[in-house]
Amino acid sequence: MSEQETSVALPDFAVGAINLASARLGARAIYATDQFFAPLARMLKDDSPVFLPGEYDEHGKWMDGWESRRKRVPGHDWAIIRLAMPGRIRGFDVDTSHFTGNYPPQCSIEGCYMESGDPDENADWQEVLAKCDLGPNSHHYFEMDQDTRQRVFTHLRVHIYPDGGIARLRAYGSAYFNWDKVGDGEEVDLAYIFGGTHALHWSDAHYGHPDRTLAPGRGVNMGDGWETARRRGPGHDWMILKLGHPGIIRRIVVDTAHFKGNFPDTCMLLGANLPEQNDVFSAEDLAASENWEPILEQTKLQADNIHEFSGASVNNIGPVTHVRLAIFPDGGISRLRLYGVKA
Ligand SMILES: NC(=O)NC(NC(N)=O)C(=O)[O-]
Repeated sequence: MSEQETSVALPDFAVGAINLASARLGARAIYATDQFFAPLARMLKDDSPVFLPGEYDEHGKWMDGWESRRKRVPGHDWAIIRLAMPGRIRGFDVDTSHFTGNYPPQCSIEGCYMESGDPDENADWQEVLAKCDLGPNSHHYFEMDQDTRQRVFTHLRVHIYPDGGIARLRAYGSAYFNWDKVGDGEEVDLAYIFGGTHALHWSDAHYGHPDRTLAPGRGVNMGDGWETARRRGPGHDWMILKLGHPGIIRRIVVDTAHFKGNFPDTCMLLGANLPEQNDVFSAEDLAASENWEPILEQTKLQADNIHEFSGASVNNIGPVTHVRLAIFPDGGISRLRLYGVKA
């Protein structure tokens, strides 16, 4: 999620969700009937859309999103995107920020599931958002019903009627991963976002959302991580993750890549086995649980460095469903990997 999104009040359905249409996580533009003014890929960017008053290109006004030309024939425009990972969708943000005279008056969205590859003419598209009204320069939040929330999708087809531009499409939901494919005793990253792990609560995420620490690969810059504001009072910052599957953690990687003057002085990892808990319990309830046990004791960190912990430095507390990464007193973490076996 973008820096602005960590401070913008998101709807309830987006809290604790990930953006399955995130380019940073791997979502890709596949096809558009027309993208004359602005390419489809811009609609998937993670950062908040901008407006550059004096910026024009050979097609017209430079716009930060997907924008088709003015349609002079019957019909409407549509586009296909591949989600970053198979997932279940709780709701959308159809964001027309900065599209004031060229936004589409209406849109609708379909979804489909492909075991592999991208949709062809035989794809089984299912409507997930019926035709709805859009306005200028606004976030439009649409929550899915319970039935739609259960379905797993790999691709979306976005219809705009009849033409125009959308700055960003966010598809808030959770990753779907078939844990049956993971062998007993097979070492996996239990924190990986594609495996369904996501942040439930955090003390502060002023400069970067905690889920960024779970993304694939190494951080591309300091913005590609979890970073808190400077803590001016007592205490320390923390984030709580719900693992995609219960597991036993055996090896930990804490990566402070790009954090050179703002890495945490120390960190600590705790785990808890709370199978009865779900995503909606409060941070207070969770923090109050006596089930938290240290997996990694409070440990010194260094700037811009990959820290690996294994063997005796990693306490085997048995299966955990949730982990809590505490950083002292504040700062930024680029990636967190929790290697172990599924319980
Ligand atoms: N001023 C505009 O934005 N005009 C056109 N759009 C772009 N991007 O130039 C249009 O016709 O919608």
